[in-house]
Amino acid sequence: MTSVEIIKIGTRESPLAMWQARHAQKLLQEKFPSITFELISRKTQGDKNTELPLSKFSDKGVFTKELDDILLNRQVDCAVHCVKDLPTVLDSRMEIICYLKREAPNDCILIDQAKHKNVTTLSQLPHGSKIGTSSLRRKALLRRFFRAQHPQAENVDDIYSIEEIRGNLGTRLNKLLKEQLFDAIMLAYVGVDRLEWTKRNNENVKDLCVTKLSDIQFPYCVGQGALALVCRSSKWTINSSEQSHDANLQSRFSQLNDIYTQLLCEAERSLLRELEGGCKVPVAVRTYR
Ligand SMILES: NCc1[nH]cc(CCC(=O)O)c1CC(=O)O
Repeated sequence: MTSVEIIKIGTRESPLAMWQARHAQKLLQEKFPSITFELISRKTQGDKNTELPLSKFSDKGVFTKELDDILLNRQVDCAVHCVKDLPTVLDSRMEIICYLKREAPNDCILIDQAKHKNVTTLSQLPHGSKIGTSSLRRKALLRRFFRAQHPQAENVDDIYSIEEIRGNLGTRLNKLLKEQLFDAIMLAYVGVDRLEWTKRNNENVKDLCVTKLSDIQFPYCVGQGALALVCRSSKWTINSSEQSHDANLQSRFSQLNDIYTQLLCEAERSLLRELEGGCKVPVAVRTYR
């Protein structure tokens, strides 16, 4: 009897992370039909602590640490991450081996139309509106946008309030639609689309309006919209059978690499690395060839 080769893929447990991991799993399965690809999920620091603003976390890799651990102790063979969540300097024992084709990198604005009938854009939001985001970049861009809209205003914070919101996408959507804590929230379009909240006939989100923002007015976060497969670096393994096993895994994963996405993401990541930005500095990019 021939044994079936099994390759294990690590992922976070949030619905978006699971969608992304299944997406990678599907692409791998299509490319390598004789191998079985299994998903192994873990909660990360960023998932467990849903109160603290992201900019206040002390460690790097808020969304990656627990997955790094199971990759290094060989419980999984790779981990799927949003490029955006990866530190600009990885642990030297691992590397990005593959960038999956990038989707829309834009941000979007989510508006509860039960509360604001017919409002679809930021500029239509009434004065006094409360807008939720956890990102310093988005806060800065929102202020810039509102200042351009209200050149006569002394301080746009007197007109709109931009407030902290945390938690995974589902939690944030509940804060908008169920708890009605905000008039609008700002998120990455790609995540909202992957969870199918952009679908008009989706009963779960029937009062939700999703409007994609222009990347000229709202340049995006480094790596936004792209996924990466992170593997153990073959340089570090001492045991030669593990080393050749890992090299073999790498050569397979790298076949899914999208070179254009790699080019853009590496350019963006090297900028952030030079600025030593992480998520504590509001850096926004727009990258094209
Ligand atoms: N900040 C968390 C995070 N990390 C990646 C995404 C979305 C997917 C992506 O941008 O690739 C999100 C949610 C968001 O910013 O709305």
